[in-house]
Order: sequence, then structure tokens, then C-alpha cells
Amino acid sequence: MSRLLDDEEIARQLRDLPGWERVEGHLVATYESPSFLEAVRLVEWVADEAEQMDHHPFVDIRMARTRWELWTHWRDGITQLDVELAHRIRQRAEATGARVTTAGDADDDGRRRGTPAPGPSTGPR
Ligand SMILES: C[C@H](O)[C@H](O)[C@H]1CNC2=NC(N)=NC(=O)C2=N1
Repeated sequence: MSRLLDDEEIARQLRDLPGWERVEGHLVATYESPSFLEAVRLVEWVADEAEQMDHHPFVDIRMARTRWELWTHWRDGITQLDVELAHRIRQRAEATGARVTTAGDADDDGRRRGTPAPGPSTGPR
């Protein structure tokens, strides 16, 4: 259960986890919940699961957005426990109306990536 997964196994299992990607040897995804409170509740729900699994995520909450980073610390890599926890997070997130964000989505400040900040007004003088 806790052996390290190889590249091929990780790639194959990621196909069932839309929005999750491998970043520097960790499984990473970001969800946008309908509200800040829903995001906090999602974290609370996952906290209970994590305790039962004795397997814990790194998680960031920024307003309604949660960013999850999973790996097996004592193995220093990704095991089936990380994949299992990712599935539980995904199922709960979707059930509570969160959507997974991808690279093209808005940044933390609400601006879309790659779009410049608004410049000076070009309206009539
Ligand atoms: C003693 C206890 O079982 C370990 O510290 C557990 C707790 N939760 C954990 N969580 C994660 N993500 N990786 C671990 O290696 C880990 N180890």
C-alpha cells in the first residue's frame, strides 16, 4: 500500500483525477468552492478523512480557493495513499459545488493569468 508509485502508474492514475497534476514529485490540485465557508468546510471534512487514513495533506486556503499538495513524506514520493486521498478530496469537492481550477483560470487576485492589469482610463475626456 505504501510503496512508491512509478511514473507510469502515476500518469495512468492521474487520468481519473481531472485537474490534478504532478508538481515536483507531489500531487497538486486547486479547487474553487462556492464560498469561503464552503472551502473551510471542505478542509474540515478532509481533515477527518486524513485522520482516519493517518495520511495528511498540505493545504492552503485563500478565500474560497483551496490548494492541495499530497505526497508520502516518509517515502519522499507518491504512494497509493496519496491517490486515494486525492479521490476523496475530489469527490467531496464536487459534491459541495467546488470546481477544479486549471492553469488558465484566474489568479489569486481574480485576474486571469496572462492578462495585463487595467491601464489608465481611455474613456472620453
Ligand atoms: C506516525 C504517522 O503515522 C506518520 O507521521 C504519518 C502521518 N501522516 C502522514 N501524511 C503524509 N502525507 N505522509 C506521511 O508520511 C505521513 N506519515
